[in-house]
Amino acid sequence: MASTSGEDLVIETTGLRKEFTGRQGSRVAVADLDLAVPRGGVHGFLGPNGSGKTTTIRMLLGLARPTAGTMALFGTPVPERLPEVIGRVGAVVESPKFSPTFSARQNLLLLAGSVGVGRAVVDEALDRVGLGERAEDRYKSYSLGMKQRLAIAATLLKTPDLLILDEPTNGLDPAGIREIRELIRGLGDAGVTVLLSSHILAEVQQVCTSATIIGNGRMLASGKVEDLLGGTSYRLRVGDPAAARAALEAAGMTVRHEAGSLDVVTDEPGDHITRVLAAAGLYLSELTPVRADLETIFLDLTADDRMGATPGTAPGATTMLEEVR
Ligand SMILES: Nc1ncnc2c1ncn2[C@@H]1O[C@H](COP(=O)(O)OP(=O)(O)OP(=O)(O)O)[C@@H](O)[C@H]1O
Repeated sequence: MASTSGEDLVIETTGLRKEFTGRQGSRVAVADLDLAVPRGGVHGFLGPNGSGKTTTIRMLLGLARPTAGTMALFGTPVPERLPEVIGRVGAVVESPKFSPTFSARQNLLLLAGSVGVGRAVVDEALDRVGLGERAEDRYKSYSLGMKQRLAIAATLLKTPDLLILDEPTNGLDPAGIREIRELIRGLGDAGVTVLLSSHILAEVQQVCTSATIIGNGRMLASGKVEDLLGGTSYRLRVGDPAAARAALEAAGMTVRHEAGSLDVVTDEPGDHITRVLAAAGLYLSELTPVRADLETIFLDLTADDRMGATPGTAPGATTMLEEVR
């Protein structure tokens, strides 16, 4: 049985590593990844294309074998004891194979037979993903978004405690993305822990309570979304940007010079900036609070990571990693 403390982390990996060996040598897809997904809520698993998200998920589900490291689901070591916990996990990793000429209900009834649940569970799953009204239409007549919702409905047949969704909004238009987002938010609110992998940040930010950002198979940052976003930043204009920067940095603020203005990150209220500058004899012409978003954080982290990485080889202990931890 899983220990109580183990249950606090629904997913935990330690030193997880995956190398693929091909004709051109070895490629590190996942490098020493310590992933910790707490119970409850929606956890974003974010990274650019090719950063190792799918490979990590495939290892968690026993579909790929790690080169090194350990993994646990609900505190139970996997893949060794995966059969004990897999019944609590729903996953959409690749496009599931549904019969194109069957309706959504017929497709789910087929699956329900293999999972050992009845018609009532199928109807409930269809309602939860908002397909109740279209349940008799043939699968091949569905939009991409409806197909994705049916894939999620299929995972709900076994009432999972953990739902792993790999890029569920890939290829969807904005309306489809919003539908899936609302669905995921509803599942999170209903107590299912969701691991949501994506490279689209703006929409993920709206549903995730916590997130892990990876680049080149390596963790760049992890934590609650509000902590990842950090303090408020301000954009300001001042006659002598170099002197202003020096004064603000001397007061402990992080300052970046951007096309004629300064970007300042601080936990203090905006009038603190005004006071520091006035004390140095500098006066602002403009001060605007800028709401940080996950996309900016993500782009900053992954851009620095790309610069520090050597393609196709195991990235060393990057300074970026040290910085964000
Ligand atoms: N079976 C495989 N054989 C060789 N290399 C692989 C294999 N699967 C993945 N890779 C490589 O591992 C790296 C990580 O790929 P992965 O699919 O895990 O990334 P991802 O973050 O899920 O990307 P995407 O957002 O594009 O799906 C890539 O460089 C990819 O080419």
